[in-house]
This record gives sequence, structure tokens and C-alpha cells, in this order.
Amino acid sequence: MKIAIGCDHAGPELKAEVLQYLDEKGIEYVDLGVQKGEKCDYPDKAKEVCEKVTSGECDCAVLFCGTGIGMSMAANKVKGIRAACCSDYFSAKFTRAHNDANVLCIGARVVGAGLACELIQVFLDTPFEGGRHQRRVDKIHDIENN
Ligand SMILES: O=C(CO)[C@H](O)[C@H](O)[C@H](O)COP(=O)(O)O
Repeated sequence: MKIAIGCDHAGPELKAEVLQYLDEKGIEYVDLGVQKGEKCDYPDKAKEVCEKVTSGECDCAVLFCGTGIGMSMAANKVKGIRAACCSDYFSAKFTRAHNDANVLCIGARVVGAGLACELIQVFLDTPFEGGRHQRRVDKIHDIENN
């Protein structure tokens, strides 16, 4: 399991805390920035990070911006991406179980480090349930392809 991680200028501090957590847990990741003091527009970073997932280089991604919303909007424009902006445990779990989400977006000005790590951990730990949910995910892709 390898995670692509990125943020805009609202997220470097939270990203750094999350990376420390991932290091402690031995979870592999690629940090695509930005770093503290750098600025970027969230759609640019969303595209760069999501392409690590669609290329197969990474299994999933985590994106941070101020609210998490801009990143999720941009990420969902990348073909093959199912991004969810989550700030609660239940949503982070069920966007994996039911939506087969491959990108988790978190608001760095909304969520603290402890919760962010919990959201990421449950996102990583929860398998897609398939079955009736596969049919619905397929319909999302039908929309994308038409
Ligand atoms: O939350 C965001 C997008 O959904 C961004 O991280 C920005 O924080 C937000 O757009 C505000 O922009 P600013 O340049 O930090 O004022």
C-alpha cells in the first residue's frame, strides 16, 4: 500500500503531522508537497497527486486544503478518481466500503491532527464491499464516460 499525499498552502503543517504518523506506522507514501512557505493552487496539486493513483504508481491519495472541498472538487474531475471530503470517522469508513473512494480529502482548517490520522487509518483499513455498491460505482463511471 503506497499513498500519494499533497496539499496547498493551507495544509503543510497538518501534512507534516500526518507524515510523522505514517512513518511511525510504517505506511509507505510519496510526499508531493507543498512544503511550509510554498504556495500553490489546489487544482494543480490535486491533478498532480491524483495522477499518481490513475497511473498505478500509488494505491490511493490523501489531499489537504483549507476546507478539503476544493481539493475534492478538482480531484473528482480526474478520470478514474473517486474523491471524498471527510471530517468524520463514519464517512471516511463508508466512502471506502460503499463508494470505493480512492482519494481522501481533509480540511486542514477543519480537522485536527489526531482526527486526520484516524480518518486516514480507517480509510486505509476499510475494504470496498462490492455487490450492489459495485453497480452504483459503475454508474458513476458511466456518467464520467458520457
Ligand atoms: O480551502 C481551500 C480550497 O477549498 C484552499 O485551501 C484555500 O485555503 C482557500 O481557497 C483560501 O485561499 P487562500 O489563498 O488561502 O486565501
